[in-house]
Amino acid sequence: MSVNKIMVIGAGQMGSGIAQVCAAAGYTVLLNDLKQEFVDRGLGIINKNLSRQVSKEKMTAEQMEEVLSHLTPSTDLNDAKDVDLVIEAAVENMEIKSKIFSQLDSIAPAHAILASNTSSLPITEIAAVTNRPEKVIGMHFMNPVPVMKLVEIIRGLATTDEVYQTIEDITKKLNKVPVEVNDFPGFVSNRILMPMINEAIYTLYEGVATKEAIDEVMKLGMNHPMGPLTLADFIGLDTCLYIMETLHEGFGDTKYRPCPLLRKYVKAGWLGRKTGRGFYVYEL
Ligand SMILES: CC(=O)CC(=O)SCCNC(=O)CCNC(=O)[C@H](O)C(C)(C)COP(=O)(O)OP(=O)(O)OC[C@H]1O[C@@H](n2cnc3c(N)ncnc32)[C@H](O)[C@@H]1OP(=O)(O)O
Ligand SMILES: NC(=O)C1=CN([C@@H]2O[C@H](COP(=O)(O)OP(=O)(O)OC[C@H]3O[C@@H](n4cnc5c(N)ncnc54)[C@H](OP(=O)(O)O)[C@@H]3O)[C@@H](O)[C@H]2O)C=CC1
Repeated sequence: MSVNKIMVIGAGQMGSGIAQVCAAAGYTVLLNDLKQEFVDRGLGIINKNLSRQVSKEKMTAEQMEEVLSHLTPSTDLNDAKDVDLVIEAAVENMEIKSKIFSQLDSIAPAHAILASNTSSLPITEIAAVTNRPEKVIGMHFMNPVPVMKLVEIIRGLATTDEVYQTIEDITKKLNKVPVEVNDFPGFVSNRILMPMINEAIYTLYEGVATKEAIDEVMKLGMNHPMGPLTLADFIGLDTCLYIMETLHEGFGDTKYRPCPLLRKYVKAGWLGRKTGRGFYVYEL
C-alpha cells in the first residue's frame, strides 16, 4: 500500500520527533494536538533540532526549509479525512487513546492505517474500538526519536500481514530498524526497561544510595548512556507510572507494583525534564 500523507497526533516530545523524521523522509505530515499552543511548542522543538543539525553542518538551511515545508499544523481531528496513515502519540491513557481511535475510525478514509506509539497499552484493545482492527498496529518509537534507531512494531490480534509490511517498509524509509513483537503488556522494550527503572526508584526510596550514586553505578558499571533515574526524568514520570500500572494490571503480578515514590512525584506534578523537576531539577 502506498502512503504519502501522515497525521501525527500529540505534539509532545514523541509526536514532534515522529513528525520530524516523517517530514525528513519526504512524507506530507499533519502535526495535530488539542490546542494551537501545543502544536507550536512541538514545531518549536522540531525547529530547534533541525537548526542544531544546520549549525553542525549535517544539513543545509535549504534542506531544513524543505523538511519544514512538509509539516502542517492541525488542531482538528477532521483533518485526518484524506490521510493514508495516522500515528497517535497522545498521552499514555487508554480512555484518551480509545476516544481518539474511535473518532479517527469515522473520519479517516477506509484504506488508512491507524498506528499507535503507545509504550505499553494493548494494541488489540485499542483496535477493538474501531471497525477496522485489521488496520490497527503499534508503531513504538524510542526517545529521542531523531536519534534512536529502533521502532518496535506490535501486531494486534487482527493486524494483517499487508498492514504489518507497510509499516515495516515505512520504518525503513525513516532510516530506522523495525523489530516485530507480539501484543503483551509493555511489549518487549518496556517489559524489561521499566521494571529496572522502577527498581532504581525503590533503591532510592529505601535509602540504599543517593540518586547520583544509583545513576553512576548503572552508567559506569553497566555502560548505560544515562542512569535509570535520569532516564526516568527524560521519559516522563507520568509515562513511567502509566507503564508500570499497565504491567501490574496486565500481568496481575506484584513484582510490577509501581514504587510509592514514583506515585508521589507524579501526584506532585514532578514529571521530570518536561516540567522542570523530577528526580533532578532542570531549566525549562
Ligand atoms: C519509554 C518508552 O516507551 C521507550 C523509550 O523511548 S525508553 C528511552 C530510550 N532512550 C534511551 O534509553 C536514551 C538513552 N540516552 C542516550 O542514548 C543518550 O544519552 C542520548 C542519545 C539521549 C544523548 O547522547 P549523548 O551522546 O549523551 O549527547 P549528545 O552528544 O549531546 O547527543 C548525541 C546526538 O544526539 C542528538 N540529540 C541528543 N538529544 C536529542 C534530543 N532530545 N532530540 C534530538 N536529538 C538529540 C544530538 O544532537 C547529537 O546529534 P549528532 O550526533 O548529530 O551531533
Ligand atoms: N516519553 C517517552 O520516552 C516515550 C513515550 N511513548 C509514548 O508516546 C506517547 C506520548 O508520550 P510523550 O510524547 O512523552 O508525552 P507528552 O506529554 O510529551 O506529549 C503528549 C501530547 O499529547 C497531547 N494530547 C493529550 N491528549 C490529546 C488528545 N486527545 N488529542 C491530541 N493530543 C493530545 C498532550 O497535550 P497536553 O499537553 O494538553 O496534555 C501533549 O502535547 C505516550 O503514549 C507514551 O507512552 C513512547 C515511547 C517513548
